[in-house]
Amino acid sequence: MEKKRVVVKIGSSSLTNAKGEIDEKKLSDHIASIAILKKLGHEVILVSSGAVAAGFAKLGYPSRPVTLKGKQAAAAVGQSLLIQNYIKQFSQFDIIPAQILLTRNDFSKRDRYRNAYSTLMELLERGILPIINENDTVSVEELTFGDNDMLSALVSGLVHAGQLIILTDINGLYDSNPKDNPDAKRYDFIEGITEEFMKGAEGSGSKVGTGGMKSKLVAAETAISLGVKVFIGNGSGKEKLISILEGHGDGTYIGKDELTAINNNRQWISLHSTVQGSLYVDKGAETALMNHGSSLLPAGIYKIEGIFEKGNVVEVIGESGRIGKGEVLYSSDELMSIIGKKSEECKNAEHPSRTTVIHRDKWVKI
Ligand SMILES: Nc1ncnc2c1ncn2[C@@H]1O[C@H](COP(=O)(O)OP(=O)(O)O)[C@@H](O)[C@H]1O
Ligand SMILES: N[C@@H](CCC(=O)OP(=O)(O)O)C(=O)O
Repeated sequence: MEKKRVVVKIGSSSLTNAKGEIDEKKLSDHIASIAILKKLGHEVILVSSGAVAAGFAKLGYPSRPVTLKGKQAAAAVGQSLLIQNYIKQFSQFDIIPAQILLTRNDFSKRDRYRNAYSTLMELLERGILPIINENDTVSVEELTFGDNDMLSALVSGLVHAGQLIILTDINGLYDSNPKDNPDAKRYDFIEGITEEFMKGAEGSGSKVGTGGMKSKLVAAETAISLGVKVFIGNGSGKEKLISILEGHGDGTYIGKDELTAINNNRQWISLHSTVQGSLYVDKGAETALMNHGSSLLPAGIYKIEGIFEKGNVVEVIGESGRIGKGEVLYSSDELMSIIGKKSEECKNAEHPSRTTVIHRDKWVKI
């Protein structure tokens, strides 16, 4: 079997019990199955939830806290307990875990995004098992990833994983919540996420998790858009993850085999960058960008808005509204003097050959 890079996301409900304790049996089952994948030569990154769920009881809360400070305090205790357990149990398989705690800011700042990528690559190259969670204790609510399902999708795109496996307390996506409807039917394979699937996943999740099935579908949609296939389900025993990679896992497979991976520049521009200005383009430029995969030249721009620097991300507005985003190769001041001009007229001492405003490799359609 071809060696794969796999991101495994484990939800709170698959690591802890409702009393707010780590479930050692559930944990050791996951650990044994990850150890098998690594032994077979696959690269694994683990995205582990469970910090709040494993910590709240130790702080005297009767159930998962709802206040921000309560969740942050519980996560501070629970995260250390989780890692302590991971280190202890993985050592039986000679696997060394590395803890990585991320916030939204770490993705939106370009240098941090690149650093996260390089660190993950270095860890994988050295056979270490990265264990990622959101940095709950410092995350401000509006700046979180939403939940760890989304974090795992973004990580799987960042590292160009071959497969994202979302392990949860249910064996896949059903047409309605099986906890409410005993006749609900499971989907074994779906090509992508539609309104119908979203509707069926509306019901809330477990007492210890956050987003329920809906947040997994939103995350799956993001992973697919980044070229990563997804599996949502469960299973037990040390063979469960390898069975999933072999195509007979207990759950739902999402995405066709021939997905296109998106380069990191495009991922960053599309999902994490902040727009600093707007470029208004004529019909010819719009067609060139949208239909011919061309770069944007000054001649097609008739108006600019905002103050931006070379290297910033701007949105592009066509006849029908916003059509995409890209990284500009000119500051707004420089651009002002060349918009609407033919490329020959734009070349000057400072830019003897460069006339491209947004290069096609740093452009994403919306
Ligand atoms: N259509 C559906 N198919 C499967 N599960 C669903 C559906 N709608 C809602 N759910 C619920 O989603 C839950 C899983 O979400 P959640 O508890 O957040 O998991 P985790 O803690 O693993 O992230 C399931 O236990 C189930 O009750
Ligand atoms: N960072 C939080 C994750 C919460 C979360 O997304 O939980 P889940 O829905 O179980 O994946 C924690 O570790 O408790």
